[in-house]
Amino acid sequence: MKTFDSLFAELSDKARTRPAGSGTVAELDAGVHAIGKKIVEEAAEVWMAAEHETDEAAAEEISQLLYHLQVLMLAKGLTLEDVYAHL
Ligand SMILES: N=c1c2ncn([C@@H]3O[C@H](COP(=O)(O)OP(=O)(O)OP(=O)(O)O)[C@@H](O)[C@H]3O)c2ncn1[C@@H]1O[C@H](COP(=O)(O)O)[C@@H](O)[C@H]1O
Repeated sequence: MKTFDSLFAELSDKARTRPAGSGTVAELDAGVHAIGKKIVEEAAEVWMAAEHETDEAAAEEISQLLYHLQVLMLAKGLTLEDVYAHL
C-alpha cells in the first residue's frame, strides 16, 4: 500500500524522469494556477462525499486531494520537510 511519503517519492521521480503518459507530468506542465484549481475542485468533492456519500467514497476523494496537493508541492519545489515543519 502506498503512503504519503512513498507517493511523494514516486511523484518526485516522475517529475525528474518525465515518463510518457504520466498524468503527473501533464499536471506539472499545466502549472500552479491549473493545479490550484484542481485542488479546489477536489476539496469540494471531499466535502460532498463526506456529507452525502459512503466512507469509501470519501476516502477515495481524500486520496485524490492528497495527490493533487503533492503535485502542487512539486510544482513549487516544496519538500515533505518544508510541510512537516509546520505540523
Ligand atoms: N493517486 C493518484 C491520483 N489521484 C487522482 N489522480 C488524477 O486525478 C484525476 C481525478 O480527478 P477526478 O476524480 O476529478 O476525475 P476527472 O474530473 O474525470 O479527471 P480529469 O478530467 O480532471 O482528468 C484522475 O483522472 C487522475 O488523473 C491521480 N493520479 C495519479 N495518482 C498516483 O500517482 C501515480 C503516478 O501517476 P502518473 O503520473 O499518472 O503515472 C499513480 O501510480 C497513482 O498512485
